[in-house]
Amino acid sequence: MLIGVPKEIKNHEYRIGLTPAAVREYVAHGHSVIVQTDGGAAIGFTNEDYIAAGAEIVDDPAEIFARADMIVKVKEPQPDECKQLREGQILYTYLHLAPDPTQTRLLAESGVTAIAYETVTDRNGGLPLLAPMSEVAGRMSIQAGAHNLEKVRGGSGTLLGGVPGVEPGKVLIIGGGVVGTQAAKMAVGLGADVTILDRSLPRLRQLDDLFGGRVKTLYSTEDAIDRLSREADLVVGAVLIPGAAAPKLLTREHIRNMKPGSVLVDVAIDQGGCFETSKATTHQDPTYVVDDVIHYCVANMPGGVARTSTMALNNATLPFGLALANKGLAALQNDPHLLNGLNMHKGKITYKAVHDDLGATLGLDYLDPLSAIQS
Ligand SMILES: NC(=O)C1=CN([C@@H]2O[C@H](COP(=O)(O)OP(=O)(O)OC[C@H]3O[C@@H](n4cnc5c(N)ncnc54)[C@H](O)[C@@H]3O)[C@@H](O)[C@H]2O)C=CC1
Ligand SMILES: CC(=O)C(=O)O
Ligand SMILES: [Mg+2]
Repeated sequence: MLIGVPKEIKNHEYRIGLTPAAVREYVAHGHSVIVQTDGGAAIGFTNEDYIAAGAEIVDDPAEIFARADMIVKVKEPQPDECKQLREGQILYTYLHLAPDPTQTRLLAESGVTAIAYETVTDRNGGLPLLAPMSEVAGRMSIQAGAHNLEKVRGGSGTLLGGVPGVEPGKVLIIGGGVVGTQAAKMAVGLGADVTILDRSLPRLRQLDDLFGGRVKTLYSTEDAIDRLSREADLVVGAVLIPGAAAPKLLTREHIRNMKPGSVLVDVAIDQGGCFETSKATTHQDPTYVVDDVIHYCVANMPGGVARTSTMALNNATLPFGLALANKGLAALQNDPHLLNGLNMHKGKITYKAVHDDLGATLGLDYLDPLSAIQS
């Protein structure tokens, strides 16, 4: 198969779909890889590194979209990219379709077979291709929060760890999955006072064991959110209902009642965000203020540490990517977990939660993924 790797074009997005090491693996399996000129240059992967790994370097992204059987990316395709995709071609990347009707419509029009990293599953009920970026974003969320709590950034001037004789800052983490756990690790490491909310009791039990009493766990209710958000210095939004638009758990009213200069970091913004006042921001202009509360809603947080993130992402995407390259659509038929990643095929939505959120609005049909690839 011919694998195409265009340079990412989203704001300050320096990750790339394949590392040179991953290219070497595809080539060793008998595939060809074309990589856009300087696609990884910003994070130290030079054109020469890609050539040494067996790739061909191509200047024009249009040529990559035109020639490749499978496009491997990081972020969702931007409108110009969507228009270059076609039926019979596989797109393997993050999509986050539910909050993004424009992309969903454009992908449907293209007819492409689109596999979303974020909905591929594993046998433990996890999301193995989302997990590495959730680990990164969870850890970054506390850095971002601590930074924005500084006076010069407009924050309240609170040091999350406090100092001897002064109480630490309060961190509220809504959603105790991968993002929430990594955020808690960093916040605990800084010495903050940390509470995690989740709807899953088994998950709260695991967190209680993991942190050995160093974090408070609470069942996620409207009452808990109302009460704890009033006292919080930093709230991290880390909920996920796979494939679906995030529920708005922190309302405008809650935010109005928060302390001036406190900070919200909505990691769930890539699924539309879990705070009512959230709107996606970029690394270039990451924050805005509503009711004296700083909002950080960067939808591609791991892009900020693109070198670490690219390597972590490739560790997870490589085995599934190789299966797709080796077997084409049969790879989906053979692996129900990879099949769960199929979100669009030949103009039909093949992921239920995306169809529930957008099918009616866009007038697009649902077809179950197995029937879709056999059609
Ligand atoms: N902005 C960015 O750059 C990035 C965003 N993300 C996003 O972060 C979000 C979280 O991802 P993960 O931690 O990997 O998901 P996860 O599935 O590991 O964890 C989500 C947790 O939310 C909990 N939850 C669901 N409804 C809840 C409610 N009403 N109250 C409290 N908890 C609730 C679930 O029980 C689960 O434990 C996703 O939307 C993901 O796409 C991930 C990486 C980067
Ligand atoms: C998961 C995601 O949206 C990201 O890594 O940018
Ligand atoms: Mg206020």
